Amino acid sequence: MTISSLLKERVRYAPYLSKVARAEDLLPLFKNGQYIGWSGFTGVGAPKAIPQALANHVEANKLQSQLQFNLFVGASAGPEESRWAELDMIARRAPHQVGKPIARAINEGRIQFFDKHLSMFPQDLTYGFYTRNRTDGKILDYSIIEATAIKEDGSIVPGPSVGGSPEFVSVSDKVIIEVNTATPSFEGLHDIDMPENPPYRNPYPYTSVDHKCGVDSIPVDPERVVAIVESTTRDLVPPNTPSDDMSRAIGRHLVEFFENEVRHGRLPENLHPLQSGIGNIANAVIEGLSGASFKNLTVWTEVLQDSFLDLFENGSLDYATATSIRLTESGFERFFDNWDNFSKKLCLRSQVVSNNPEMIRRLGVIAMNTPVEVDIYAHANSTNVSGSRMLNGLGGSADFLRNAKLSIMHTPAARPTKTDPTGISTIVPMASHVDQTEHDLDVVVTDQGLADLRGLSPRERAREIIKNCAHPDYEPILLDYLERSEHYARKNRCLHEPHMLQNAHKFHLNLAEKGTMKVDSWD
Ligand SMILES: CC(=O)SCCNC(=O)CCNC(=O)[C@H](O)C(C)(C)COP(=O)(O)OP(=O)(O)OC[C@H]1O[C@@H](n2cnc3c(N)ncnc32)[C@H](O)[C@@H]1OP(=O)(O)O
Repeated sequence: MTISSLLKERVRYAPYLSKVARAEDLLPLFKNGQYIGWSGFTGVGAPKAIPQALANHVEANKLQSQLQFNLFVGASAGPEESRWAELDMIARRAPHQVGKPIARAINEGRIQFFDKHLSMFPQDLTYGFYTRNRTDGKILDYSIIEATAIKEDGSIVPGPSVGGSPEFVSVSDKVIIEVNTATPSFEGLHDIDMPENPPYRNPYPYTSVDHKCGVDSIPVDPERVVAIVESTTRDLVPPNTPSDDMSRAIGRHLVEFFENEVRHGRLPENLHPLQSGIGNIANAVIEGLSGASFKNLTVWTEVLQDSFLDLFENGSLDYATATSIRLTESGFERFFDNWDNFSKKLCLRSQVVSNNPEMIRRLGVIAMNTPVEVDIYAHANSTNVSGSRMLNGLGGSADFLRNAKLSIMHTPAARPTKTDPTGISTIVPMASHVDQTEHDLDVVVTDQGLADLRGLSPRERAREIIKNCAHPDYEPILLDYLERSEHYARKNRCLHEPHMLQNAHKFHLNLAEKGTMKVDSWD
């Protein structure tokens, strides 16, 4: 087949040119029940051509739920995985996904989804934990990895994310590389550590965010590469919701908190390396920081969103490292227009390193993530609405929040329902599902204010959270719950973390029955 000049330019290992194929030609390789790894993390850097060709094939031949895969991606992939979900092509999925079709399929029980800390997922896969029922000794049948270039030794230069690709490649029977010629090459931006298994694993040597010690591409045995496919579709990240009064208020409270920490000598003037989670709130909080007076900031995180570009551009951010740069179309344009500047200040690592607990603790990272809800004692739910409905997954939130120097959760105090503009309180009596525990969180912040929980007992914490963070519509209801719980607990000598178990989830029950968490009475 004819090979485009762009593809020839990007593939610098000549033997691969004889393996160039069209995505459609590879369809016979894929069989029902296979275990597949995709590159990609938070919607960028995932393969596109082969997943689309497979989806077209399933749709055209009405193979829905007959051609299904066990699909592993470092975190969420792009719109292709939504299409796979709609066509019932995913039997099993881990560890983090985003998009209504895939969440719907999980919540309808059509996809067996499991959630694992992002730092642990790739290594557990390499241990064979998730494929222990296979009888052929294989782990992954195929990895489909998007590259933006191939080096002279056949190694893969990823695009805007590294994610779990190094581990996927290392345990894949066969590898297919999609070379994306529509996106500029990201060569020079990566610092990759290849997997090393315990008990003789060396410590990651990084002692600052800009420290680089890995390789700049993913090594692969060329014998295992069965095809090279040109991909001409760019990543498409939807625009972020602009910040509003609510998210700006959260940002303001956090900036005040950081300034106070600096004044008291608990943080240096340039703070500590920052981690910021995914989503609209996280994006807006970083936007808030860009308006503050902090200089020489550094970032050790998993995902960089558009707002980090502002920090770079106004000179407050010295260096950022992540496993993914999830930029919108205009963000990528800004990024490539200033490539010379940004590329010196940025490095992409694998997710086992960006989310590594030892690194997060060593660097004293300040972690900031958005929960679904937090309870009065500071247990947080990041994943399951009303204890059952999966949103996106745990992601790296617990990797960071368990190990950070300062563990912060930021959230609106209330969210709207169809019938009540403040129908959901994000502060609840008892979390309906727990991802982060009271032992992990230092600070909870909402648009209403900030609760500094360090060193407080559970009952002190509860008052701090209710007083500072709860929406005024819920503050009296939560205080009433706490006081009644204390009353019962005092009698029964269980005052450490008092609850009325029969009412602990009454907010959630009320929401299901009446469309609001505003409980009228506890009896
Ligand atoms: C890849 C990574 O791991 S990044 C590192 C951090 N990762 C995580 O923290 C993973 C878990 N967190 C998340 O998935 C997100 O932060 C979320 C979903 C909790 C919040 O996301 P945001 O974009 O900031 O908030 P947003 O207000 O847009 O909420 C997203 C959706 O969740 C829904 N949601 C959030 N909280 C609740 C709640 N308490 N009850 C009902 N629905 C809720 C919202 O209604 C919204 O639904 P919609 O898309 O249908 O409108």
